[in-house]
Amino acid sequence: MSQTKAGIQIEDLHLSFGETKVLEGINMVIEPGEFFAFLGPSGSGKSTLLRAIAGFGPTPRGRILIGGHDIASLPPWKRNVGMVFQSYALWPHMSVRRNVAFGLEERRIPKREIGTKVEQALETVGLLHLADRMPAQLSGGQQQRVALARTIAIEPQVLLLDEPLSNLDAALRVQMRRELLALQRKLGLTTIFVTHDQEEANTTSDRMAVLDRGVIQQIGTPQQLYDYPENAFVAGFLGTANILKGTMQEGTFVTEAGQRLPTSENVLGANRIVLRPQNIRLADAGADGDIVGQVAHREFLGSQIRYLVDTPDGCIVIDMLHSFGQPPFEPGASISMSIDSRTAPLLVD
Ligand SMILES: Nc1ncnc2c1ncn2[C@@H]1O[C@H](COP(=O)(O)OP(=O)(O)OP(=O)(O)O)[C@@H](O)[C@H]1O
Repeated sequence: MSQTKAGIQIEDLHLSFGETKVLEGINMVIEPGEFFAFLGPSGSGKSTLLRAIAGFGPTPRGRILIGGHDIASLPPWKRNVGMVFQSYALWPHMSVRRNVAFGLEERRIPKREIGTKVEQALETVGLLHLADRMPAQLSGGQQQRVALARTIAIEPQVLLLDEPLSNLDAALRVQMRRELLALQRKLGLTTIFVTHDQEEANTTSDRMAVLDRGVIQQIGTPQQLYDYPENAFVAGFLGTANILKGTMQEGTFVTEAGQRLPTSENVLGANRIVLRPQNIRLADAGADGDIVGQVAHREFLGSQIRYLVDTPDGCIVIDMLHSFGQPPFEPGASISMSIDSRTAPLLVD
């Protein structure tokens, strides 16, 4: 396959359905060959943004450039993008081979080239041996691979994936996301993956954009977003976060209940601190700690134990690695908690 890598630039994009604003002031640069995820809750505008890149839906305001060319005025079939949908959208009455050939025929590719391109695409997704089956004779994962083969056969510059794994069961989803990433790496195709599943975004993407209510909240690598969230939404959406309110006083974060927490940064105007459950250490009451509390609830999760602890600043979730044979803290126990200041980012609302 001979796709050329192309980056994507989106500049000040706004989109409305009638009076309803769905996307506001979207700016981003996706590098050539990057695996990029749009992550956000249901209704945040991920699919609308992906569809706007593909050329579907209402015409947005702003610019969309692929490989440096403004494609905003081009119809979908001239944009050189390939899109895979959640539903796969295979033709049920056509064989796998015919399904993959269909898009090439529509693009008026010479007949003698179609056979080779179809076989190459099916070979790439490991399905050449099933070329003559009908879609109904395939598993969900295999149908998804046919949908992928059909898309890469047209040799797009950009691959757009709209929740492509959500119809698969949990185990297959994990396997398919690895396959998808391996395929993307092999082809080097600039790829955007829409998902509301943070684990899926974390495990596949080089970088991601977190959206909420049509606005980009933050862009970065999965680790950057987890370790250095810029606001409470990103902190809470990526994993579990205890977010305590308070103020900075002489280089220390003082919570609303007056507990003093160490910080490694002195952010002007910071009024929240993010404590990840695994970054809080628990000890018996009386030990030197930053917060005091009482165990309200305990859940044994196997590799770790999750505690819900009542503190003067409300309930805090803490995860401790389970060490073999070690008795856990009992509900009702008074405990002290200490925080490694390097792991507690500050937020400004
Ligand atoms: N055709 C439409 N007409 C009117 N409003 C729409 C239309 N399509 C989407 N919307 C609205 O636009 C907003 C964004 O929808 P979108 O499908 O992009 O969200 P999403 O983040 O992809 O959500 P999901 O994960 O549920 O697919 C929602 O509030 C939705 O109701």
